[in-house]
Amino acid sequence: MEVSLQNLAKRYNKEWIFKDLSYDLAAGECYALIGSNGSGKSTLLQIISGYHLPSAGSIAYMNQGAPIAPEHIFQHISISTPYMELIDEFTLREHLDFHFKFRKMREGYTVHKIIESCLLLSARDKYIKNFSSGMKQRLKLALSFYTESKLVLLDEPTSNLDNQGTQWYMERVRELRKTDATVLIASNQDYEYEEFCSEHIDLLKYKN
Ligand SMILES: Nc1ncnc2c1ncn2[C@@H]1O[C@H](COP(=O)(O)OP(=O)(O)OP(=O)(O)O)[C@@H](O)[C@H]1O
Repeated sequence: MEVSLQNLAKRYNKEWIFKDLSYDLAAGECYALIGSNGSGKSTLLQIISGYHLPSAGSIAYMNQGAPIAPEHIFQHISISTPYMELIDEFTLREHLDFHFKFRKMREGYTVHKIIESCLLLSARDKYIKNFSSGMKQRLKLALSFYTESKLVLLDEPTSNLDNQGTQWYMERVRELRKTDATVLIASNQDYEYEEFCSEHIDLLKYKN
């Protein structure tokens, strides 16, 4: 998916978080969204995902140059962010079953394979409310990695992950880079993106 950010701006109360942000994301490319704490990385990802509205500007989503209708955009986007709530009342297996009633799974996977891949097999019947923060993070990432999406938005992807979880993340992004998905990684940690992203979008450039 190509995404064109056109003069985007976001203001909370009287504070402009970023202004006049224009940028074209190409299909199949991987971008790092960088900037210090509070620079607006999470806010921008949530605007691109359609969860928040910008205060000014617009976003065009295209597939090989043809505009994607607004009502279809959500079927093409996955986001993993600390702001996202999981459903506490579900077990892991129920959560995945529920999610994949609405979204298509990447080819070649099953719920069992996904649980195995993110090393949560022993927690498959555990309630999400009893998950540790790292286990929740693995699930959020798994939902993004294994859902058929043309645009994958990853916010602070390795927060709360242990070394094994971080290696799993790196391997999944390597796999994702072989697909035609456009990937945007919002991060303060170089290792989360430097292997994958040749282009960096620095939000501090759009502060004033
Ligand atoms: N709902 C809100 N109401 C008011 N201000 C908000 C709201 N959400 C975010 N902000 C402000 O917007 C700014 C950007 O926040 P955001 O979480 O997008 O930054 P970030 O770059 O992701 O930060 P970090 O690196 O710490 O995760 C911050 O100053 C934050 O206080």
